[in-house]
Amino acid sequence: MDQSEKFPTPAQLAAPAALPAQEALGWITRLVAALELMPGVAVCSIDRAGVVRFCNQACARLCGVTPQQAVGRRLDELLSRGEREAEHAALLEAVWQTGRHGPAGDWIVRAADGREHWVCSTKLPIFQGELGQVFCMDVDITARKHAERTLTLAAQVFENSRDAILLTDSQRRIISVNRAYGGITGFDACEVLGRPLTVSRAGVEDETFLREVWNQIEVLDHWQGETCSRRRDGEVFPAWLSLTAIRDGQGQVSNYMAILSDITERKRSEEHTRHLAEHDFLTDLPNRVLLLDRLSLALSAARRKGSMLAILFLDLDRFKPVNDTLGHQVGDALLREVAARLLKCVRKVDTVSRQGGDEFVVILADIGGIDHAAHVAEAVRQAIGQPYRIGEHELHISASIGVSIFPSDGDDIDTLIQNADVAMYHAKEGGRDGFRFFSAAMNQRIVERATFENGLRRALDEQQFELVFEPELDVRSGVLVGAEALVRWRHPELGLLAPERFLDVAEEAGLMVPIGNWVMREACRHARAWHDEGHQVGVAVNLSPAQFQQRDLLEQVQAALDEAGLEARFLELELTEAILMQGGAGVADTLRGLRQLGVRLSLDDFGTGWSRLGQLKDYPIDKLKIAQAFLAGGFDPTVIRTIIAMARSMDMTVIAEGVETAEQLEFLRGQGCDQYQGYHAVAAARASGQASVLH
Ligand SMILES: Nc1nc2c(ncn2[C@@H]2O[C@H](COP(=O)(O)OP(=O)(O)OP(=O)(O)O)[C@@H](O)[C@H]2O)c(=O)[nH]1
Repeated sequence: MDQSEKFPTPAQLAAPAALPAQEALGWITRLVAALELMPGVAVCSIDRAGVVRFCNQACARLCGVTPQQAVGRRLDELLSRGEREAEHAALLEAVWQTGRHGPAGDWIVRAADGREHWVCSTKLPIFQGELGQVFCMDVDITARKHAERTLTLAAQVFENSRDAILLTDSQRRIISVNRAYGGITGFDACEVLGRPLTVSRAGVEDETFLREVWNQIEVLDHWQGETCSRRRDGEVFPAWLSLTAIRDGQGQVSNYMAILSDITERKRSEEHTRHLAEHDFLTDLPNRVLLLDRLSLALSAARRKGSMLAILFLDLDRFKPVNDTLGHQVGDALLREVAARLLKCVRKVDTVSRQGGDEFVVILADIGGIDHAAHVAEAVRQAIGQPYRIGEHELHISASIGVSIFPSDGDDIDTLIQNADVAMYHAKEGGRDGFRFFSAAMNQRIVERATFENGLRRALDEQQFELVFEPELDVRSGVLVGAEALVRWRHPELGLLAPERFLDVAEEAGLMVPIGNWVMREACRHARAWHDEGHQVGVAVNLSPAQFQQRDLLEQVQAALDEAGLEARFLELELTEAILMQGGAGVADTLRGLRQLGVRLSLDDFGTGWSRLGQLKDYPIDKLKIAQAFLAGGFDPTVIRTIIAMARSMDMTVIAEGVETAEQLEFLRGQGCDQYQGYHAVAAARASGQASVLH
């Protein structure tokens, strides 16, 4: 390019001596023509009086007029600068005074039509020999200013947000966190920058959940939901997380933004509100709303499992007089104490609720049978019946309880509650302080059962139990070597009852231990009496699993021996396979303890259920009793032969139970069986006169 064609610098254009006037004018003309083409730059020139001499399209647009309308008017009329008008005038004056171009600066200008723009302005003095005009050049920077403002605002929002905000790169690595993040989690930014963004539920990362979250973000660019987050000190807190994918101009994810709100307080307050809505204010028990909800769940579960459930409808008896005589406050305290006692009578899976007033409803979920419901109803009745100390008052109150059973008394919530209510009224009519089942037949059974159980409880005190002794004879010599003690209950109305009639009830009523201990003491006493009469005969008693588990079993056995003055080797404890099958060190220790006392141990009913024969040798068992089923129940020579051989190999005594015939005895003798028991033994003992020993 020719040197003369080179565009002059602004300094050359502005300095009077730099270019001859004619040349300067030429360049200015070309410059103006060029500026006309630049839509973004508003250019006008003004003379010393501030009147516009030249105005390009962009400048006219900025002023809201046409170039023709602009020329001849004062610039400060066309574009006002508000409060900075004087500042602008001073700047312009300085240009005129010094002949130097003014500094670039940002201004807000308002056009005649009221529109406002941000402009970046410079002033260029133009010399045509002498200083003739000032070119004003304004670049519209409104959009940039807005962008800057938006950015500043965004940064302020980011920094001042009360929610934690995290930004990640496209690989989900954290690149920025705001101040609230530190406040909420306790982590410093430097501890998390560069780390991957994690999303977890219930404090643990769940792969399936994570996949679902990121899949949704991939499709919708957004996911939000409840999660759990962990603070620096390890505390897990509930959080609301909002995740957004940020895409670049090409539509590729460039960043992710996570907004994390700590919702601990909200949750707490929601929980509190829900608790208030679902609980009784006085007792804090579930109210009717929650009861119906729980009942509906319990019913669904019972239908699914085919199990039973019971509803106990309880109303206090003559509660009104408590209020009337001692005041509502005492009444309230009594209701609270009743609630506490009710809770103690049920399991965790059950629900105790207060319906209002002095009415309570209990759901017994998944009961094994109506006996269970009857037991709880009785336990509740007794618990409520205990005296209350409220302030200086000692109070007594009772309750009437109605029981309905799913499925027999109804298939839906309303029917079951209504029927329990009806049963409760029957209990009131029946004299209060009691419980009634809705169904008459059930009620009859329960009454009978309860009477039987109460009788059994009294039987011990009233000495209604008796022992009978079944002789154990030596197979070879026919000599009486021992006797098994068997318990009978002489029921005042039903006569002499065999154990099968009452042991199940005793077990449910928790009476096995006292009855078993009575049998042991009584058997020892009898054996001692035989010895005193010159008959060295041992006695065997059955040990129930409940007895075996009692903590002071060894003391009980020793006490029975001491009381009777019986040598330990004459007492034999018959264990069931069920006891040994509980296994574990506890069983072996107890057996060893018993052995150390000197008593003998036998395994009853052998051959019917032992599944771990191998373990038998680990236990100090002296004697195997071949189950009656293999003799009286259907003679099975193979099994008998095997058991005898096994007992021999383990150096144990073997006795056959239920021997009924001379042929069976002959067979046992042939197999080397040591002892026998059963009708045939009883007959032989009688015939030989030995039976009289066992009185
Ligand atoms: N203290 C107290 N009393 C209440 C509350 N809600 C209801 N009551 C009273 O509880 C009593 C309920 O009495 P009832 O069950 O109708 O009668 P009752 O005296 O218990 O007689 P029976 O049920 O027939 O044995 C009424 O006196 C009610 O005013 C409460 O929140 N606090």
